[in-house]
Amino acid sequence: MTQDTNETATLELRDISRRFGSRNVVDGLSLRLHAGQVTCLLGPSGCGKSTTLRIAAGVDQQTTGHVLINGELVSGDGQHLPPESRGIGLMFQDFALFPHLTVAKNVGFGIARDPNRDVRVRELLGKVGLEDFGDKFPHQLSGGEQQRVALARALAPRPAVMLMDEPFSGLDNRLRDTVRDATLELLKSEGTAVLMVTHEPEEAMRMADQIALMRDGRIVQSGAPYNIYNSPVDRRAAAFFSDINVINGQVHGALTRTPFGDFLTPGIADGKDVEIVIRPQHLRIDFDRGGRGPNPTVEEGTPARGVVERARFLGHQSLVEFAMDYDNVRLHAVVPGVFLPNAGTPLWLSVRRDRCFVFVQ
Ligand SMILES: Nc1ncnc2c1ncn2[C@@H]1O[C@H](COP(=O)(O)OP(=O)(O)OP(=O)(O)O)[C@@H](O)[C@H]1O
Repeated sequence: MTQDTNETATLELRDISRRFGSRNVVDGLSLRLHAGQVTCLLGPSGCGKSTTLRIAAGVDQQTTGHVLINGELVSGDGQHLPPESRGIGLMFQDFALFPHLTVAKNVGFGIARDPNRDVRVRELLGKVGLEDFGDKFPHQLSGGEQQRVALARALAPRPAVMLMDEPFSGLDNRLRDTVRDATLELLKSEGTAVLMVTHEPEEAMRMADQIALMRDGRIVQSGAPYNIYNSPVDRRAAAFFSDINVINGQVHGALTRTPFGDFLTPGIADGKDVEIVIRPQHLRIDFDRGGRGPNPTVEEGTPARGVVERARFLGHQSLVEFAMDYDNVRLHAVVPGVFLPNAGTPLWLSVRRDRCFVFVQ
């Protein structure tokens, strides 16, 4: 976590489990959210993200554990406040607006008795770039505009916590990036604590201050996107964010042999099998000069020779697949721009040691 854990969290999930039948679909999950911070629950389908969000919202109830908002218990120990009494905003994939109400009335719906309602509605419509849309009806709006109205409506009562489940998945790709950016800007300007569910790593990296990576009902790693991407806890965490290369090896005397020379693998017992994981974009390609490659360096170890098996053009980058000279290892590299060597071309690969992850199997 990036924040001081002594500070009262805006939303705290404390050791939450949710059992369906004999299975814990959420299993001892704890999470703390702070004002102005966007946390993404990220993970594969079925890992328990939506169930966690529903428990935070109060539309589902945990089997064990506690939910606190601003330090106050809202669910647990026999208590269970309904969603409307929790001071939360909700936004789901299906963000249905009221079709018979104008945009302004939709946004003002949750603050009907607020004397400053009209000012607040105007302020929010301005913030989502729809100041002239107040008198329109939902069916006169595009999908992206409707999404922005739904966001304004959810934020109108100034909820301490905003809970969002795949809020952009109904939008087409072209719209999604702009709507995401506008949403993020608005959430930040309102200072709300946000918990957002997504199964898309790129979306989480784009939106989150903190990513909580889930698997089988548990958070396996949480932290800033940069840290999660660059220091994954295991091979599966690394593979969730990009395609990866895996080199299998065995530790002998604190060293593991690889195509790139011996890797220092201290602290791992002799004879242990390890996986060395390299992201394809971290492999550097050099030309073969009469059977020789670049010189070894401390940073990168020994370059490894391989022969191109296949090269594919992917638009803004190319994917080159290699059969390495070493031990039938196959590696693939992603290089920016158009670089499409012919099959059979010998080339040299290097990788910075600090870009490689070593995991005990
Ligand atoms: N009411 C229920 N009764 C029984 N099983 C349920 C119920 N709700 C969810 N589940 C199961 O719990 C697991 C977690 O579901 P959940 O919707 O939380 O996953 P998710 O990570 O949000 O997945 P997705 O990204 O596909 O929405 C799934 O296997 C699902 O089938």
